[in-house]
Amino acid sequence: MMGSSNKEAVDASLQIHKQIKVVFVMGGPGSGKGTQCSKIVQEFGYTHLSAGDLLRDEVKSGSENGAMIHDLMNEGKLVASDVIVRLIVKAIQETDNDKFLLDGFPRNEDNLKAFENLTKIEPDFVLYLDCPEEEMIKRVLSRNQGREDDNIETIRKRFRVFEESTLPLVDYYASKGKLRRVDAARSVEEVFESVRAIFSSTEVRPRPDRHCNCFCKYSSSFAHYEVSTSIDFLPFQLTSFLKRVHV
Ligand SMILES: Nc1ncnc2c1ncn2[C@@H]1O[C@H](COP(=O)(O)OP(=O)(O)O)[C@@H](O)[C@H]1O
Ligand SMILES: Nc1ccn([C@H]2C[C@H](O)[C@@H](COP(=O)(O)OP(=O)(O)O)O2)c(=O)n1
Repeated sequence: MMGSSNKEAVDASLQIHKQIKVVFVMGGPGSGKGTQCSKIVQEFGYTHLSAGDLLRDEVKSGSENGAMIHDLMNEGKLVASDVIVRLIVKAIQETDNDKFLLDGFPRNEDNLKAFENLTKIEPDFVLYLDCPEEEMIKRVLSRNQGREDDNIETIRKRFRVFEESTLPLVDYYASKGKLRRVDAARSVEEVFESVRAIFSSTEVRPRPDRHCNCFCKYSSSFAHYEVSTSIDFLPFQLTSFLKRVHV
């Protein structure tokens, strides 16, 4: 009895009481998830939540789960879903923002189910950084962040987990039309050009530029916002309106 009321109290404390937008950022180890996320944060104002960093912080904090998380990560294995989901939800609750990049999450179907069950949140879309394994290995071995799991033996294990558990989720989102795949084998700037185009096409943000001036002149409802998307993606009526006013 005592146990069950405690559990309910914990679950209630993990509810998210705000409207938020979530983008999952997926890709193998070293595909450039963290690198691209920092650039997305700078340009589009998201909060970046790295699943790996949340777990590493939990280990450093000396919490009761710390030793278990440390051992699993060093073996290249995944931590139980409820552990990582609770850390993510707590970070969302503690952050005063309404848009989040979840980097390195979900890693498997169980991660996804645990997140959906608790939060009822669906990602707006999924960014997938697609990179050949040999390039990822090269990058991880030279990233020098002092990570104990960045050794060739553990890296190989992490790749197998990625192929077996994470790639099926990538396919799942592709089948739902939610996957935005980017060729991540190019330079950081080239990759970000593709990433920027994807985020720009989904953003409505205040920006006084030439589109906005035009909207201000012809329609008060567009006075403060630019729909940052290519004209080709706009609904037909708006497209013909824009063509008429020579945008
Ligand atoms: N497009 C790129 N080309 C070359 N090196 C890259 C590129 N993107 C990231 N890196 C480097 O590769 C390493 C792994 O990148 P990181 O962002 O940490 O990957 P992930 O978060 O996917 O594990 C880092 O040292 C980073 O500076
Ligand atoms: N959802 C997650 C995300 C990461 N982990 C663990 C297992 C991963 O090998 C490590 C490191 O993940 P991180 O995203 O920081 O690093 P890589 O993308 O593998 O370079 O964390 C997990 O168990 N569950």
